[in-house]
Amino acid sequence: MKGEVRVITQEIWADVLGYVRKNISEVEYHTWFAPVRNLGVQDGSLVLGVRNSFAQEWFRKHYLELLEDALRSLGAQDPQVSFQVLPAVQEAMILPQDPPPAPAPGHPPGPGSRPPPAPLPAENRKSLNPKYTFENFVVGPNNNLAHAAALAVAESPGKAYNPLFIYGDVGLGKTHLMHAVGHYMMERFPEKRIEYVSTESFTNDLINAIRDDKMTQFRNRYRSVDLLLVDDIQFLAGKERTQEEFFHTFNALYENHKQIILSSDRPPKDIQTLEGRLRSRFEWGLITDIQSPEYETRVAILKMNAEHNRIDIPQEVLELIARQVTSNIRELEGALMRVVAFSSLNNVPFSRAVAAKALSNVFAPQAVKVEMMDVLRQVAAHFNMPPDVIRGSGRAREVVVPRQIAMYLIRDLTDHSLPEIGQFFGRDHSTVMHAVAKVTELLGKDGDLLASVNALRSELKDVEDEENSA
Ligand SMILES: Nc1ncnc2c1ncn2[C@@H]1O[C@H](COP(=O)(O)OP(=O)(O)OP(=O)(O)O)[C@@H](O)[C@H]1O
Repeated sequence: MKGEVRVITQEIWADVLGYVRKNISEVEYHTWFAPVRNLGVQDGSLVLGVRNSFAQEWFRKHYLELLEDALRSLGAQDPQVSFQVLPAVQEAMILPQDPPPAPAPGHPPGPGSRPPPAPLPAENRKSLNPKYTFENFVVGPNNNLAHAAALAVAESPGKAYNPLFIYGDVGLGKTHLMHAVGHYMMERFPEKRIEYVSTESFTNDLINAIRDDKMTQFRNRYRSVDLLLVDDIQFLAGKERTQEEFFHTFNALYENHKQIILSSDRPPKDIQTLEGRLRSRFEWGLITDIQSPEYETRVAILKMNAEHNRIDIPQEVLELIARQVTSNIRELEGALMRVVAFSSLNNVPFSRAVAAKALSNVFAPQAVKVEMMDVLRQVAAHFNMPPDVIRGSGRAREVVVPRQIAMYLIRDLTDHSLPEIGQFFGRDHSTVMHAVAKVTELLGKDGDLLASVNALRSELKDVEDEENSA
């Protein structure tokens, strides 16, 4: 019996195509590979959809080895590729220039066909990524302020904070949050016009409008929206004409109480060569940042991603990935997909060793440090009580001492700040500060406590060593 089909994501498929493209001519590539569809992995074999049996034969004869090499480069040890002739409808869908086929009368639309038309302005639908909603956004200490601000804006557009300025490093969720506001508004007020644009597209639109003498249309387009989302606003730097036009767009929207959300990789004050009048406008509303997610948030993001893609993957594997990829969420998601592709292509179940192997040639193995959760678990095991009790509200001495030790060790062994540790325990930073001071003081007087802390340190060192040798 055939096993389940596992999805191969676009990123992985793009890697395969990238490999192929480097090894054949452009003409060959466009003739043969552009129309191929990736149908996923079944029983360890990558299944590719081709147009007809002639193509199927051609691929078997001419490109099988190349495809196997491409899979080897992704970590497949014994790569296998099979081909399936696509039914005519699916075949039509692989031609990017053609519109998707309409479902036959009486038949439900197949996968990949367009959703039924919704009563929305067309531009709303085309400009928002359906995945970037509030429901799909994991909130952690790194992004909770930006999330709260975005939600407030979504609930009272044009009133709460205008503009909302979100900044942070690459791949940390700025675009996701902006789109989430768009989706939220679209659901509640379907008649509202929403425009999402990168600063680059805004600039190009402007250049085209000037060239084609279509400034009136340009202005109508950007000044008639209810919500304007502009990504990567730092790219306005040095573009005087675009700044000028954006200044007027901003004013028109602002005066009409229309909501503006801007994202950037840095705060307004650090955007060089930005006109003072624009900078000060960017500072009129609320400026909020997104930081790199800490370990627990990274695990939660991976878990949500796995659930979304219906991938049943053990928690310990997710934990390993979260330890390897620490700063960029886009890379974190990519790492998960790499592990999924690796285990599918090699037809092996998920395990920590498989994950470590899948990631080994992409991410330099990180020297793993213990995380808050590791310390909590170890302290809980040491004192023989459930972790939740230690994190709970109990004030009995038997609970308070382990809690204080856990806070002390986390402060000592991880890079977390007092507020972050406080949040982990559902308390504020002064409680953590007090705990650290208390344990430090007792270590000099209380032999039992010193022995416990030393034992825990050595156990946690073992945890780290074990992780590093995975
Ligand atoms: N808190 C989160 N919960 C779930 N997924 C997230 C979260 N933050 C980011 N992501 C995901 O990470 C990926 C990158 O996010 P996004 O594109 O929004 O980053 P960005 O900050 O706009 O990056 P860039 O500066 O490169 O434009 C997306 O797939 C997004 O869904």
